[in-house]
Parts: sequence; C-alpha cells; structure tokens
Amino acid sequence: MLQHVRVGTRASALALTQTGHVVDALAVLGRGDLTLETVHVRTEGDRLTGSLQSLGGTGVFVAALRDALLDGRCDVAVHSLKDLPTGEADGLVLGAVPPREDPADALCARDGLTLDLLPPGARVGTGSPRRAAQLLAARPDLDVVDIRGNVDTRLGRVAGSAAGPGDLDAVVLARAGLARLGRLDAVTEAFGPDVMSPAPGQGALAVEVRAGLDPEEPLARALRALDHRPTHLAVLAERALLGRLEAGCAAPIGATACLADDGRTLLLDAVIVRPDGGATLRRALTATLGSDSAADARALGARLADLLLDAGAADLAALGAAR
Ligand SMILES: NCc1[nH]cc(CCC(=O)O)c1CC(=O)O
Repeated sequence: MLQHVRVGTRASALALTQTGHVVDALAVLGRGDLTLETVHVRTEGDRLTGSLQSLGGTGVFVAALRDALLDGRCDVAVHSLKDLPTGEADGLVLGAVPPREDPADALCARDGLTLDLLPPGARVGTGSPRRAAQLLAARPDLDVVDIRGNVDTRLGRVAGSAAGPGDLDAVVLARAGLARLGRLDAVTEAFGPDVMSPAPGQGALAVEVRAGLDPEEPLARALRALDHRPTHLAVLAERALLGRLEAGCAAPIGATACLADDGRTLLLDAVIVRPDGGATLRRALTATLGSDSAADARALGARLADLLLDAGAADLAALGAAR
C-alpha cells in the first residue's frame, strides 16, 4: 500500500530544518510505502511582532498547524515540543517523539564570553521569563532585555556578530535549535541544569497526527518506529509537571527528566525561580516504571509538581492564580 502524507510546518528556518529531519526519517522508516510532501502553514506567531508574552505564549505557533491538521490540509504536524500547550487537543494525538537533542540552554556572547566573565551590568537578551529569572539568580547585576524573533534575528543582536553592530552582549537560546540550524559556532557556554534548567520538552520534537490512525497503515507504522521511548517518557513527565503547575510555558519553571540505562527508572528534576531571580526552589524525584510506563511517567510529573507546590511554589513564582 502506497500512502501519500502531507507534513505541515511553519516556514521559519528552524521549523523547516526540524520538519526536514522528520520527513527524512519517515521516508526511511516508511520503507517505500510512504510518499511525503511538505506544506507550509503560516501562524499568528510568525505574523505578529509583539513580545511573546503579549501574544499569549508560544501556543500561537502551534494553533495554526493544529487547525491545518484538523481541516485535513496536512496529515502530520511537526512542532518544537516545548511550544505545545500542556492541554490535550481534541481530535489530535502525539504520534511520535523522535530522539531528543541536548536540552541545554546556551549563552551566545560577544568575544567568547561566558556568564561568569560578562562585565557587570551586561545586556543579555531573552524573551523567556524562565531564562531571565535563572540569569538573574546567577548574576543579579545583569540587564536582561526582552527580545524575540527567529534565531538569526536574535543572534544578529549580539555585538560583533556578522549580521550587524549589535546592541546586546549576549543572548540565550536553546542549544538544540542552534544545533539543528548548524549554528553551534555561536555558543560560548552551554549551561548545566544547575545554572539553567531547561524548559519542559526543550530539545525534543512533537509529531502530531489526527486521532484514530489505522495501526496497520504505513504512516502509523513509521511513527511507531520514529518514536524514541526514553525521550517520550521524559517529556511526558516534564509536561505533566508543567500541566499540574498550570503555569503555561511562559512561567519560570525548568524541568528535565531522564530515563536511566535500565529502561525503567525515570528521574525528574525541576526548579521554579522567582521572576527576579531572588529565590529558587529545586526538587527531584525518581519513579520505577511499571507496565503502563506512560501513566507512571505522568504520575511522576504530577507528584513532583505537588511537592513543589507544598514547598511554596505558588507564592514563589506568583502562580497563585493557577491554584
Ligand atoms: N520558543 C521558540 C523555540 N521553540 C523551540 C526552540 C528551540 C528548539 C527546541 O527547544 O527544541 C525555540 C528557540 C529557542 O528557544 O531558542
């Protein structure tokens, strides 16, 4: 059976490379039973230029792709997993989570500078309250500047970059995005999770499809082969934590989960940082996964969220409204 599949994507350079990886992988895993076509979908997030927060978070990047899936304009949508809202989308399912890139955040500074070596009061750009809070926790003297735009635009604002004069000393970006774009040369420091805990889902992709695929159709088979169990379980735990904190992706919450080599021990580490960086709450938990490993991964995220809330997370990060 030959199946034709249209893969929807945003038209940004990052989205196109990410979709390209998924299309290539599906072509190989489809063993000649799949033909693939890429369909560009324009999203609100690409059209508008206000700050991310004023747009209502990164969900704006996802909604148009989901509409295209539901309307049948495409059959597969590729998202950055961290941009997916935690709530379920009616009629859609997470078809596969491919192997994750390194989830670290990366400093891209002028003159090869690292966080410790930036001069007092240095201007560091990020549109993410999570990154801003953790930058300030490590370096309260920094001047954190709210920026947005695609990866090239942000890198272009760093002084000394080829793109122009630059008004910033550094920006913070996801290392994974830079890796996919072939721009790791811009990274001057990759942060460990102790300095900057990544966003839930950072570095991972989500391959979303309409619910109810026939498990025997070539697309369904290829998606099962594309899915990477350690990444999938890790992001389920991270997103369950985020969902329970009901904070949305713009809140200062970092989390990373990791499946141990035994394949059944899942470790989840999370931090909540006061937006001004003045206080940090960090907790970690492990779970031994049973026969329903997805449910156990989600339960781990929920348990860690409760632990953080019991420890005062809501007050710390002004999440009061979410309780
Ligand atoms: N919010 C935008 C966004 N969504 C995913 C990535 C990077 C790739 C990833 O995290 O998988 C980025 C850019 C960034 O945060 O630097």
